Amino acid sequence: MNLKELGYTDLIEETRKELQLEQFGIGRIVAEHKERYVVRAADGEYEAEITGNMRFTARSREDFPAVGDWVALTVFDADFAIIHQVLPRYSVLKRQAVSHSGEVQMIAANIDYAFLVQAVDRDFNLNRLERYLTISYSSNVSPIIVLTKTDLIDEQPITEITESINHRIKDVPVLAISNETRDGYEALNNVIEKGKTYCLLGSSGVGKSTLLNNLSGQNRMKTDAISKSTNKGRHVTSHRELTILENGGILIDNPGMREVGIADTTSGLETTFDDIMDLAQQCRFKDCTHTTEAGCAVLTAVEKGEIDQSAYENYMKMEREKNHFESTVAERRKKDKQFGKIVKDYKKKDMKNKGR
Ligand SMILES: Nc1nc2c(ncn2[C@@H]2O[C@H](COP(=O)(O)OP(=O)(O)OP(=O)(O)O)[C@@H](O)[C@H]2O)c(=O)[nH]1
Ligand SMILES: [Zn+2]
Repeated sequence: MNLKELGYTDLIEETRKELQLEQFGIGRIVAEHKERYVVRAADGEYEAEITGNMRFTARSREDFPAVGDWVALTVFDADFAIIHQVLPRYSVLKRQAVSHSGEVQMIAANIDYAFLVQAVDRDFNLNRLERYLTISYSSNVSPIIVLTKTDLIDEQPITEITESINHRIKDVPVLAISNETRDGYEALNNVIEKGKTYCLLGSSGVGKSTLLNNLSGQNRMKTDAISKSTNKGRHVTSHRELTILENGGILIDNPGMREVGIADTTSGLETTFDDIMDLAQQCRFKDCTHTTEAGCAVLTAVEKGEIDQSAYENYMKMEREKNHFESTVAERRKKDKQFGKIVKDYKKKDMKNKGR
């Protein structure tokens, strides 16, 4: 397999040289399961683990490899490799973990484009679309809107939906397709670039799996489980989460992708709601919350109808979620610090006691 087919670029090559990682092999993570990885390299696929040093120095989940990462590796057996380093990522899709407040869960790395998938029948919802947009922007992934199930409704309502999107969301391509009749597939295939990495974001049932299956043709690998024991008695069972499509595009799809929420989206919110952000500069008070203040330029624009009432409400809702997320993170850091201090004080006392 040619590395370029896996998404390798000149930029990654330069970075690899700069970091003096040329003496190592290079590969891309195609699956991950509990700190066991499957890496695809030019000469084959390897089951892999990270070095003890990497695990020891890791400060957070983000220091571990994720699907889509490029890694420097050493091959040991015919099918086993050790990962030494994760190459710098140009984009990261992450989400706030549900169980531990504030903790971030890595979903995938080095994605170029996200297909924001909504079905035109019942699923269609502009607010949710804006939410996915925000996630894309804050992850440094370019959005492409894909409307599915066009076979289920007439042309007129589809046009209306497209217009309503264009009214609220600027500069994002909108494609309408049917996975049933394959209407719109040609346009979609033209959008997909060889060697670029894509992901699918959208609610359950909108047709993501069907789309992936149709686009991957014979190349579909996700369904065949990778399960093999090596001579060292290791055993890994997982699903490949990175598929090379028939037209050369690369698609990452995994369970985490289907539960993407909001985390660290400050800059994303600014891009999605840049009209609102611009107006906010003109509010009378610097710390305006755009709720009840006199001289609030945002509220004035909403009243005048210059800003969509629902866009405003959606913005406020996401701001609240973001603030809540940030405060849980701050709270956790504070607790960690306090705990650190307790441990330190304890050690001091212990030393004193021993000194006696
Ligand atoms: N009529 C019609 N049905 C579709 C279309 N795309 C998908 N479906 C059907 O919708 C159902 C859900 O499709 P999936 O591809 O499983 O949806 P998904 O987004 O992968 O759902 P999750 O796996 O739950 O995230 C299936 O019964 C599909 O056959 C479409 O374009 N038109
Ligand atoms: Zn204001």
